[in-house]
Amino acid sequence: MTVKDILDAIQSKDATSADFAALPLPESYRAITVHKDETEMFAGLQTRDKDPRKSIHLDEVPVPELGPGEALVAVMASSVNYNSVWTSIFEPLSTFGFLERYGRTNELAKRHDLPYHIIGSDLAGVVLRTGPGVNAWKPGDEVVAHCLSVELESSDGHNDTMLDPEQRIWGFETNFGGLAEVALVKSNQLMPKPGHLSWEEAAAPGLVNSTAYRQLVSRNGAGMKQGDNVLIWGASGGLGSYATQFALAGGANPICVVSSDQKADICRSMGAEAIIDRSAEGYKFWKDEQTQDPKEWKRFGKRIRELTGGEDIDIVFEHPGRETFGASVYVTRKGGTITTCASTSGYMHEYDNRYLWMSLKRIIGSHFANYREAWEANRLIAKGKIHPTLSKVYSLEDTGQAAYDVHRNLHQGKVGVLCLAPEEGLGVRDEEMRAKHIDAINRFRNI
Ligand SMILES: C/C=C/C(=O)SCCNC(=O)CCNC(=O)[C@H](O)C(C)(C)COP(=O)(O)OP(=O)(O)OC[C@H]1O[C@@H](n2cnc3c(N)ncnc32)[C@H](O)[C@@H]1OP(=O)(O)O
Ligand SMILES: NC(=O)C1=CN([C@@H]2O[C@H](COP(=O)(O)OP(=O)(O)OC[C@H]3O[C@@H](n4cnc5c(N)ncnc54)[C@H](OP(=O)(O)O)[C@@H]3O)[C@@H](O)[C@H]2O)C=CC1
Repeated sequence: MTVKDILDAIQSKDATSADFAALPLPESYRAITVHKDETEMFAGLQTRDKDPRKSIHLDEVPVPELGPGEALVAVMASSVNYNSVWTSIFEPLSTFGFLERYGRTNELAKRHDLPYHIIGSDLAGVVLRTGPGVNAWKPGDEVVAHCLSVELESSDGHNDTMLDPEQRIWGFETNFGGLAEVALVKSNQLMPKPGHLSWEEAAAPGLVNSTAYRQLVSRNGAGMKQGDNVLIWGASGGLGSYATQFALAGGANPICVVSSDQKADICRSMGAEAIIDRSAEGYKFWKDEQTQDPKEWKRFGKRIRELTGGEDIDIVFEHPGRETFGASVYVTRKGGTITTCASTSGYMHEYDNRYLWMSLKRIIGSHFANYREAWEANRLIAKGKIHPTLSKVYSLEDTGQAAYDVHRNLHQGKVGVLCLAPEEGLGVRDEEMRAKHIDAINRFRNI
């Protein structure tokens, strides 16, 4: 039995759940990995010069043992997230430390502590096997998976599963991720694949869409409301392209920050009107490595007021971090919210606290999404309210190049990866709904 037989079953129109259940599992499969004995390979290099093409490997690996409450999924497509970039450059720390720590928690978790890390935190595919105790899913189900892995044994996480002390991001802090032909997930990560999307389109939104949903829309994040002015950094990027859609769909007013004409055009085509090209306008929030320039914060704030008719920002959707955080705090209105989920340009932030406390602003830390938020974010995709922002699609072999593109900010929206899917465009089950949304689905393609 090989993965080829699995693919044949998926592509045959008449394979039943029983047929999938009867398929023997392959012994091994192809997976994108980083290697534990290479974690020092970029020592001494600047972040920018660490090249994911050198650390990312395509290996043949054994199929992991399936545990209770888990599922093995045949992965048709996945996508590149920035967390895979972090893993591949071993920053801010090597993810093997996470696997070792997880491995120490119990016998079954030991499976994750291996000399290779199979990365990737998105997938669209077909359930192959479910472990004991799984009733909601069966072999043959077409699914996407969100990336929240929790144990739920502590009451800390019972109200909001992101607060579980054993909260991990699948494919980043666990092994057996989605950039592979087969993946191992907890069955409660599974959600129905939206029928109007191809495999690669369905695999694109998961992580970033759920994160943007919690960070911006959910009451656990900024709790955006109609009419809010929302400043969105990287508005055509992975997170930003969903934040922009949520702002527009929710009756808010996105102020989109991008770094090129082309990206400005993409934001316009999504329906945004207020756009700031940070490259063309040349903002330099830092005079040097240690000193910020409040005059530049003010120039940025003035530009925002021009675009909003004199209003300031209700919510900043933050993720660039050190480079922009001082400006983000400054341009927020009295009582407004800065919600942050990342620090791409550096995690030691500096801002003038007088502008925070005197103007009663709030900073909210946000990370991925709880089970329910991830489900609701996927539901919005399935209903055609929010659309994938897939631009380019790579083969599994070229994942290193795909991660390089994301690391060097050469991409738009989301970058997809075909795993078992032999070509793009497969897996669509609802052509009628697709036809209704085809322009929005293709908005980011091949640009
Ligand atoms: C969905 C996608 C998301 C993304 O893309 S996010 C971007 C990518 N992710 C990242 O960049 C994050 C990577 N992760 C990290 O950098 C680290 O992961 C953290 C900095 C978040 C945490 O580091 P750690 O080493 O796990 O935590 P500690 O708190 O520094 O060390 C743990 C030890 O410190 C003890 N401790 C914790 N809190 C306290 C306290 N308040 N007072 C005293 N001790 C404390 C613990 O118990 C434990 O101890 P013991 O090592 O002995 O087990
Ligand atoms: N905590 C969580 O749950 C999550 C955290 N993340 C983290 O969020 C960050 C962004 O992820 P994602 O959106 O997928 O990445 P992308 O690279 O797809 O998009 C980020 C965008 O931010 C803009 N940007 C990058 N650097 C700067 C800078 N120095 N100043 C201003 N703008 C900048 C760029 O847009 P432009 O050049 O057009 O301005 C870029 O396109 C990553 O660090 C990632 O790890 C992501 C998802 C979930």
